[in-house]
Amino acid sequence: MSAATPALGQPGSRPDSTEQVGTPAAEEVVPAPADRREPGDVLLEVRDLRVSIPTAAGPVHAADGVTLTLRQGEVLGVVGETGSGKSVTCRALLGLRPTPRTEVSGTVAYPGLGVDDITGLPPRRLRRLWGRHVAMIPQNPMTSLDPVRRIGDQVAEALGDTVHGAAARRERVIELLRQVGLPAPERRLDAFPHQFSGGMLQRTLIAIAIAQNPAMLVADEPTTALDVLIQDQILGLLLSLQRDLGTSLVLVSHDLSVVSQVCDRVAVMYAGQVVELADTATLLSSPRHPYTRALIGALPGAVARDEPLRVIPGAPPPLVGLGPTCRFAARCELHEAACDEWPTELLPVGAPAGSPSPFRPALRLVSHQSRCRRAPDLATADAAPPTTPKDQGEQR
Ligand SMILES: Nc1ncnc2c1ncn2[C@@H]1O[C@H](COP(=O)(O)OP(=O)(O)OP(=O)(O)O)[C@@H](O)[C@H]1O
Repeated sequence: MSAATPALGQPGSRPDSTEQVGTPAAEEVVPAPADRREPGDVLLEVRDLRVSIPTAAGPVHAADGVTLTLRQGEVLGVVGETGSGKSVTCRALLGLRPTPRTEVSGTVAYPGLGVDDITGLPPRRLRRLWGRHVAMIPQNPMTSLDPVRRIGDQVAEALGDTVHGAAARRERVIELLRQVGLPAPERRLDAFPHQFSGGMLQRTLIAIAIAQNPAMLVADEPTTALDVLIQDQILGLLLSLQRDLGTSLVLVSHDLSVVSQVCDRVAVMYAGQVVELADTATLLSSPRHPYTRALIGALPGAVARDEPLRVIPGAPPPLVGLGPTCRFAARCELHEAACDEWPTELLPVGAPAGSPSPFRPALRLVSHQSRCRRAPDLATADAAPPTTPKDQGEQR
């Protein structure tokens, strides 16, 4: 987002990549009221999402056939190395595209809100969804607020028409700022962004995102720009708000240890594709894609204290002109010649569809899925999980 761009979630927000082309869909975005949410119902359904960004080197396929669902009240982690397509994919969930000429296909629908496919909708229609029903917490709090407008005004704008009357709006802004842990919020209303620390700015952006109690929050690396101590506080805040408000959360991170501590399910992305999708405990204890195994092996807890951290050798391929076969092949320990003939597809492995979440029994989860041809061969015992989310319930 640019320096003068309000965070997505405000009715008037215009993030730098929201300008869209395409034919407006016939239907209006008229979501159902938030109080009709039922925990465990499908909120978001993404089918074969493809996002191609035209560049001089050819179209960059930043999302290439992404299919996933998000339940009401669920926390889904999206994890992968830099450039794997996490941000582009997650922004597409809100109808955002990186450039006006970017092509988007597939469907992104919100059955839980009564909203059909949003991929063809222009910003003026998407704006009815933003803030009220879905909101985004951006990567960099330092550049996401308008530097010349007071904090109180920016949070008040995010209320839209949900609160009427100057006094009531002021009260609600104070309440929101208190809810996100800003000390003495009544004294902060007249402050400008440059008077806030990074952590305070991120708290403000979270207040803006939750102002209308949306059904879904997308948090794109919400702690990356902050120092380590503050990172934990912000993550803890996000999760306690998610739990208290019953919001669904998509948490984007390159850090599997962060994601594995707080998410119900994890989608692992590699080179524009989801290569593995599973509930967190299953993913950590029996990963069925060699890339996931490599990510787990690279976690700090996977090696003894005096050993150097493991890295995944090689680098992801550029996302231009890739074929249908495995994109991880060049870096894969288990690669064999037959993999080069096998078009990959995200297929069920392991537990049957509908396994209950170990952390939230109300959530019926889709099956464990992997794109690896050798998924059935990956012995569970090979992958000793370096961390377990056993304390997840208490942490949240
Ligand atoms: N505006 C753009 N123009 C051209 N290519 C782009 C643009 N935005 C993103 N890309 C490309 O799309 C691919 C996916 O980018 P994306 O930002 O989604 O990755 P990511 O996994 O979120 O990475 P990071 O963790 O670094 O944010 C990358 O190859 C990136 O270079």
